[in-house]
Amino acid sequence: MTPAARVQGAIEILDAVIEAASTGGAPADRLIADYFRARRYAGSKDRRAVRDLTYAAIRACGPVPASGRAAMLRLAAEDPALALLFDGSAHAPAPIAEGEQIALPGLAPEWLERALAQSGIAGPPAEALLARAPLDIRVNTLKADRGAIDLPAAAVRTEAPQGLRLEPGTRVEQWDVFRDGLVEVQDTGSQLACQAVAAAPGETIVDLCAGAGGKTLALAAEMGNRGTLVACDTDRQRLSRLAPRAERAGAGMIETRLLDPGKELESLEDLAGKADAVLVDAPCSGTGTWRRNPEARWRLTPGRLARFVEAQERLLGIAADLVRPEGRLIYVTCSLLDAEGADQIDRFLAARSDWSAGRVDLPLGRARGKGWRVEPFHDGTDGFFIARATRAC
Ligand SMILES: C[S@@+](CC[C@H](N)C(=O)[O-])C[C@H]1O[C@@H](n2cnc3c(N)ncnc32)[C@H](O)[C@@H]1O
Repeated sequence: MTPAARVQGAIEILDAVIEAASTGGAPADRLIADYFRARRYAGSKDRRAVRDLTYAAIRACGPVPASGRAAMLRLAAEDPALALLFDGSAHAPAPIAEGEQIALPGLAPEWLERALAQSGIAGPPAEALLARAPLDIRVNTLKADRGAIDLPAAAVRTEAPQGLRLEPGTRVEQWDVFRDGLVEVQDTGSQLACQAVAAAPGETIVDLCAGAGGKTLALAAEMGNRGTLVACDTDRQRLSRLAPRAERAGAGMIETRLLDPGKELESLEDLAGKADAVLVDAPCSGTGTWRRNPEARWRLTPGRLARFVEAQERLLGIAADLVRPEGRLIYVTCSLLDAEGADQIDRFLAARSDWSAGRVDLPLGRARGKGWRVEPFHDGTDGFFIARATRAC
């Protein structure tokens, strides 16, 4: 592909990204993969260049752009060499017309930027939401230890007990230590959220929104594979990805349960009032993970945010029914919006006099309301809100 054809390719992918944002379609990563599946002639350098251009344009535009071309013109407005590639030659974008629409710069759509500012994320902490994410792994203590593991690449320790940070783009999945389950890819913020559960061997723990089990695996390691660990989700496909990961990790203790949306407690009756701890890693807007999915800013609308808030409140209620007297509930979202964090836990506690806020004290982050928050700017992690509530006896 010529440099200009790469720009045109990125414009076409951006059109698909913008369309997917409004229809709930596939994430940018998948759309890029689809684009190249239909263009086998493209080499690895082409793929990397088109991918980098696509993500640079997504990061450069705040509000949803009118088109892929308007998004790319945003980048070209600050990069004369890129603007020159709009030359109308074969496979290149058409020349830039006088007064052509250019997408607006910024952090996010205006309402969202405002909501973040009201949640204490503005200026450099807001800009850091769109930086490039590091690559963190967690050493699986069921099979190895951070102090002794031999890795094929340089790594530095993070603040999580078993966390290591690698160069972004390191192909961890191709390492033997990955295939053999000695390490898992997991952001340090996510590892710290698991630490907040304080899971111990022999306990009964429910991971209510386990997804593909990123946090479940960390809990199994904390529990030394002893006790009861029930991983639930309503998404069959996501949950089905947990079994092979657990097998690789040597986490034989995990039981999975597929829940029926709206009737979750029906499949959890035997655990009602019995769990030592319930982790609610709730579905959310993902504002804390924009470094990895910057197009997620364009998917969110006030209506979608309201639906997340409603779902989180319901899930908190379900989790509360499962916790035994003196047990604990750990509420986590990868969002930095108070609506999905501090406000949510305030409402939970206000409605339940038999629950109190527990202390979260992690090696990174700071208090936010009755919970705790880690974020890219201060902590170099994805953004997470983490709260702990304890049930009276
Ligand atoms: C933030 S993700 C979980 C990520 C996962 N814990 C991890 O560490 O990789 C939220 C999950 O909640 C699930 N979910 C949504 N509604 C749910 C419900 N009513 N009951 C249980 N899980 C639900 C989603 O399918 C999604 O997998």
